[in-house]
Amino acid sequence: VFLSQQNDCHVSASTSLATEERISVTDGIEAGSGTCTWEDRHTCKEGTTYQDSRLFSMDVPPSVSRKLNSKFLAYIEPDVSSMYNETKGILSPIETSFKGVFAKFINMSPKRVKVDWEQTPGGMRVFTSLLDKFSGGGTASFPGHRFIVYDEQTGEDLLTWEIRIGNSLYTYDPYHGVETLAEEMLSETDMQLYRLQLDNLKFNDVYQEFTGRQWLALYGMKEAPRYHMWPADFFGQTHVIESRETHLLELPPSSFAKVRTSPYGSTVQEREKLEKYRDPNQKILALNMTAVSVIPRVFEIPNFLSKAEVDHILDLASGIRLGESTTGGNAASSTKASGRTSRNSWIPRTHSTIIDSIYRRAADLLQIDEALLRSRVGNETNLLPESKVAIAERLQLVHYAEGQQYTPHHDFMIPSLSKGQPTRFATVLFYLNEPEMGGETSFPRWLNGKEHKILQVTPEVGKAVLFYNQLPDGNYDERSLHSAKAVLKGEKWLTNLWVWDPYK
Ligand SMILES: O=C(O)CCC(=O)C(=O)O
Ligand SMILES: [Fe+2]
Repeated sequence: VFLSQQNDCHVSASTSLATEERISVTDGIEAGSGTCTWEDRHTCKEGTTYQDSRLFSMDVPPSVSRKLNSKFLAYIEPDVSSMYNETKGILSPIETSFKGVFAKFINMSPKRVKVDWEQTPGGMRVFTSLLDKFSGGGTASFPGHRFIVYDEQTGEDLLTWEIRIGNSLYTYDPYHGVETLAEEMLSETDMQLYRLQLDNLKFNDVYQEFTGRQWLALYGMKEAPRYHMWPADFFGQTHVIESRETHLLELPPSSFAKVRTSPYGSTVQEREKLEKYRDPNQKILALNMTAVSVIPRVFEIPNFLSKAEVDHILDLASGIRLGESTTGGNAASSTKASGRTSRNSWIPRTHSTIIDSIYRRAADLLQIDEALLRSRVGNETNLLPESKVAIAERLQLVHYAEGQQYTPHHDFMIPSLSKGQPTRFATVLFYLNEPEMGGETSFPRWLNGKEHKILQVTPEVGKAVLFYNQLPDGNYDERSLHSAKAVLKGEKWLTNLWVWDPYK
């Protein structure tokens, strides 16, 4: 049966976050009455919805929640033994020797400040972020790294942060958390922003105590992801995903393959024309997705793209001039990527019916309505009333020559104070070739119970990798840190898709 988003009970209405107590934390997992499991999602009792099994109800004291909800569904990492289907307590969590952290910078002053990375004490300074008043920013960093905060206008140095193991939160607060002091100095609107950040830090204390992780998002503004997240309960867990977008076996003539589709997706006629190039032996495409990591959630999907589809993208690549890669980011933090030596370009979904078809298959993979991955007309779907803009980016096409790499980074960014706090939610990588040596995608902060090595995923033609940059509770996943290892021999071609939450 083709899984369609509209009919499924797993579509989580997480907009009313934690308004009711649905789960209680006892010794183990006690599913609340309003929930059903992923396996039973098609037969959920009336009035129940699928909810991630790792969400637990956390009390937020009134001093922190102010007028917001006093209940929060927090993500708790599974026990490592359960990641191997072993009895609880047999294995203990192993961290790799990689000590990099995400450093979130928080400006709790009414001035715009800049942040420089100081390469050596007193030495070269490299600009990293511009922080608006009462706003955040951030970057992947290492313990011992030093960052200098300075006044944007006067250039006066204000503070130095030294990154410490296990700490991701770095604040510049001229009022030292004393509300009465801030009240004397700030206007009423600025005071509201100051309180927002102050409450967020207090929320972090509660969250960290409850989950063992720091809260990198913004409490009261960032809610749980509204889109489906596949469970990864144990290594090797598989999900079979069915898609009507079967493999193209043969490439249509280039005149046809070049026809652009509209921003609203391909037409029925355009799609019909593609049918005769598809694999006649596939009625439905069954994609086998396997969990290769539980923390963070990383999945491999072999043969996601057919050879013909890979060729279509590579053909395209030969006609595009790739530019020097930059890291994405909000205007405030966008810089030329120092850790990134690859070259890249962008392919819009409208490029061809074939690319449109790949987006539809990706929508099935993610269990997100394909209409959300493009512009929409009228009320085509009621899932995202706030916006008609695609939640997916154009495909990023990346080329790594021998020696090139992309050092460890996160795909999420700290949003400005904008409503809904949109940022990247899921990343799907598609490998287009196989370097002779090197070029693996690595996850150096994964947690497991058996090995000290970092997780490495080897490129294979047509294979896709899905990972989430956010946790089921809306926090950013620090452990989604990843890198492209240097290509040691040969070259590497990759394309990837980024999907945002809650909108872009
Ligand atoms: O090339 C890879 O394996 C990963 C690429 C990546 O992480 C990115 O482009 O953000
Ligand atoms: Fe990335």
